[in-house]
Amino acid sequence: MDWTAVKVITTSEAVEAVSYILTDEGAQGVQIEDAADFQDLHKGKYGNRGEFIDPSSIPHRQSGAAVTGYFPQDIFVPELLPTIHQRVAKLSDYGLNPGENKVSAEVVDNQKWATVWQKYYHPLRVTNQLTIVPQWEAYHPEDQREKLIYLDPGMAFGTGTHPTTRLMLEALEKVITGNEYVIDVGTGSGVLSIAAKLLGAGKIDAYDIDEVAVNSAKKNLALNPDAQGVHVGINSLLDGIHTQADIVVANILAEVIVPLILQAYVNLRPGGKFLVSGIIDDKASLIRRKLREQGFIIEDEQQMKDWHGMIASKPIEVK
Ligand SMILES: C[S@@+](CC[C@H](N)C(=O)[O-])C[C@H]1O[C@@H](n2cnc3c(N)ncnc32)[C@H](O)[C@@H]1O
Repeated sequence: MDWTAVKVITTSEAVEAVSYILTDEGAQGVQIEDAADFQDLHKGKYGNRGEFIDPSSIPHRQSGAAVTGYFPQDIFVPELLPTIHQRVAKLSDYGLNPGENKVSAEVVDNQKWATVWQKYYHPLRVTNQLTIVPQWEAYHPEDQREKLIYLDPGMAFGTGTHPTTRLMLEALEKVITGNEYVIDVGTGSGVLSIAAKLLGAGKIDAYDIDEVAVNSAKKNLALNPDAQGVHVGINSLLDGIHTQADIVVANILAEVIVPLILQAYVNLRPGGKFLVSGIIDDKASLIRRKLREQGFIIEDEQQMKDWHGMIASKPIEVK
């Protein structure tokens, strides 16, 4: 049996709460590595018959803590990671320091990740026009409007089925009329860039901070003959980008969207649109306020489960 191990880097004080979150999200077991467990151990302190233990000879964390949850194959973990990150971040509301809150996943044992996928990933019409098709499935469109996005998801986020992605697929469908210049920030699997191209966008630049995502996006774009010509590169948000796009689309956590708001504004032409999701319910008012403070007009907001997606526009007459 293969498992996906989700590791959260946190603090000693938060290990119990993080263990609870991982278990609540479906982990069947957790493992805790806590530097605090070793702080009070001194060479020679233990042993019944005079033998002693040297803690420095036992590999352990020097600071903080890591909690690893083991998830069975029937839970698709990459799309759980933002929720886990959000829930751990919220521990500060309860007076617990979440620490670094770095969340990562890896498949343990030797079965390939793709095989895990193939069990429960099947063609799915996610919007009026867009259907996600796993690369290994044969599928024929049901009608002329239907456009197919072929994906081999690998480890990058973006199967098209998560509410945050669907909100952005719907938003792209609403705003693309033809030939727009689109920037896709946090492209993950590349799903939004592929969708934008199929819907008629012109030039597309896609960026992600994570090399795994960049490689996955390139592979997925190559699977879609009608989505060629997209530039994919490593970049944090729009750092160092100076351009005038028609659309900036980003499905990233609210904390990351906040610094992107100014960057999106300056990189959009007047009248351009900022499509944004990844916004959990209790962060929606913060993002609305920050968008308005920047000068954006919020044209549309949709909610799917606990997640919000917004379409904001830069005024044509910029004051
Ligand atoms: C929730 S996923 C979205 C993937 C895909 N666009 C979708 O909608 O399904 C967020 C992506 O943003 C990337 N990311 C996180 N912080 C970033 C940053 N500062 N700059 C660029 N990309 C970032 C992550 O690596 C991840 O691939």
